[in-house]
Amino acid sequence: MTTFSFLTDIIPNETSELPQTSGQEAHPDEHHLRWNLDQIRYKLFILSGKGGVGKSSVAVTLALALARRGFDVGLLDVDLHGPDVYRMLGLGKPLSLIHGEHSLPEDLKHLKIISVEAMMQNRDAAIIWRGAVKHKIIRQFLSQIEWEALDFLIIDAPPGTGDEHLAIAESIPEARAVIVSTPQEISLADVRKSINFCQKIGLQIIGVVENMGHVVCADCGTSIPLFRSGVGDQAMRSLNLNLLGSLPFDPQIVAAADDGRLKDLDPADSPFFQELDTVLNNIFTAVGQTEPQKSLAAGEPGVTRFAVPVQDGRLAEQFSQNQHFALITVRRNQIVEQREAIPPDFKPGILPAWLKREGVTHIIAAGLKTSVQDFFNRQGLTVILASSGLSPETLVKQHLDNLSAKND
Ligand SMILES: Nc1ncnc2c1ncn2[C@@H]1O[C@H](COP(=O)(O)OP(=O)(O)OP(=O)(O)O)[C@@H](O)[C@H]1O
Repeated sequence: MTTFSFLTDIIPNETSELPQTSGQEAHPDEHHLRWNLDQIRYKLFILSGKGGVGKSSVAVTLALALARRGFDVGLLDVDLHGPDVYRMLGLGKPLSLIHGEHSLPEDLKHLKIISVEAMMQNRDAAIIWRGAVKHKIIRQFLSQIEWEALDFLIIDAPPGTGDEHLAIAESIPEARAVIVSTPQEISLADVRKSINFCQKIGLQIIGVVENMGHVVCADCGTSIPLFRSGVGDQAMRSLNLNLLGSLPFDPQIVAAADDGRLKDLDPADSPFFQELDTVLNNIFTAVGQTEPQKSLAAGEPGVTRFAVPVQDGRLAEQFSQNQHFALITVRRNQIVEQREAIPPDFKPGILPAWLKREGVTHIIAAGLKTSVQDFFNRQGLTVILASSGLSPETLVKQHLDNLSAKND
C-alpha cells in the first residue's frame, strides 16, 4: 500500500493556488529520501527535448513491460503541468486525500504509480506552480511515498529541461537518462539540448529510443519509414549515442492511451510492444541487469526465499563484509532455485533493503544477537537460527521438515 497523506498540505484543492513555501527550507526529509532511493536498484529518467514525441507512452509501456516480467516497478509522473500517466492507464478515480491511501488494481501488483493527476479533484484545472513549489513536491514524492524495495523506478518528465528535471537530477544524481525522439531533424535538434543538459548536470545517458519513425505493414510485416530515412541513424552516430530501439507508429497505442486501456493491450498483438522488448533488453545491457526476467516474484503465493550467509559453501559463523549469501527459493515445499549473491554493503540501512529487493523472506543465520534478530523482524524478514557448518540446502530442507512435522 502506498500512502499519500502528507500531500494534503501541498496539493491545492480544485484550484491552482500556490501553497505557502519559501523554497529555501532545509529538507528534514533528506534522510528518508536517501533511505527510499537506496531501496531502488535502477532509476530511469525518461526525457525528450520536444513535446508529443511519445515520452509518456514510452515511460508507461516500459513500466508495464517490466512489471509483466516480474520486476517491482515504480512509475513517477513528474510532468506536473501535463500529467498523462494516470489517464493512459485508465486509473480513473482521484486519490482520496481524506483516507490518505490508494490501492492499485490486482493486475498491476508489481507496479506502483504516482502522478500529481491522481490527486486532482478536477483534472482540467490548470496547475500554476513556481519552481520552488515543483521542487518541493518532487522531493516529497521521492522521500515520503513508501516506494519500498523496487527494481526499477521510471520517471516521466515534461518535455524540455526545466525545474522538474533539475529537481530530479539534484535528488537522484544516480538516475540514468533515456531520451525519446522522433527521427526528424526538428526533434533531433531538441535531443541535442537534452544531451547538453544531462552533460552539464552530470546525468548519465544510456541511450535514445526512436519513436513513431515507421509503421509495420499488417499484411506482410514490412517496415515502412514515415520520415526521411536515415535521419535518425545519422544523428545517433553523430551524437555518439546508443540507439536502444525504434518503436513503430502503432494506431492501437493512440486509441488505447486515449481510452485509458494501455495496460489492457495484448503485447502479442502490438508491433509497438514487440519492439519494446528490444528496447528493454538494451536497457538491461546498459544498466548491467543480467536477468531479463525476474525468476520468481517475491511475495508470490506459496513462494519463500531463504538467504543463508555462507563461507566455504557452509553456513558462516557470523556476518562479515564481502560475504556471499546463498539465495534459495522454495515453492510448495520444494527447492526450485538456488544461486549466490553478494550484497552491496552490510550497513543496517542497506542489507535489509537488498535482501527484500532480492525477494528474501527468511534469513537462516548462526549466532545473531537478539537485537539484530529483532531488527530484521521489524523489516519483515523472518530469522531462523541454526548452527554453522551445514550446507545452505541442508539447512533449508531441515527447516521445511521441521515445519511439516509441526503441521502433522
Ligand atoms: N508509437 C506510437 N504509435 C502510435 N501513437 C503513439 C506512439 N507513441 C505515442 N503515441 C501517441 O502520440 C501522442 C503523444 O504521446 P505522448 O503523450 O506519450 O507524448 P509526450 O512526448 O509524452 O508528450 P508531452 O510530453 O508533450 O505530454 C499520444 O496520443 C500517444 O498515444
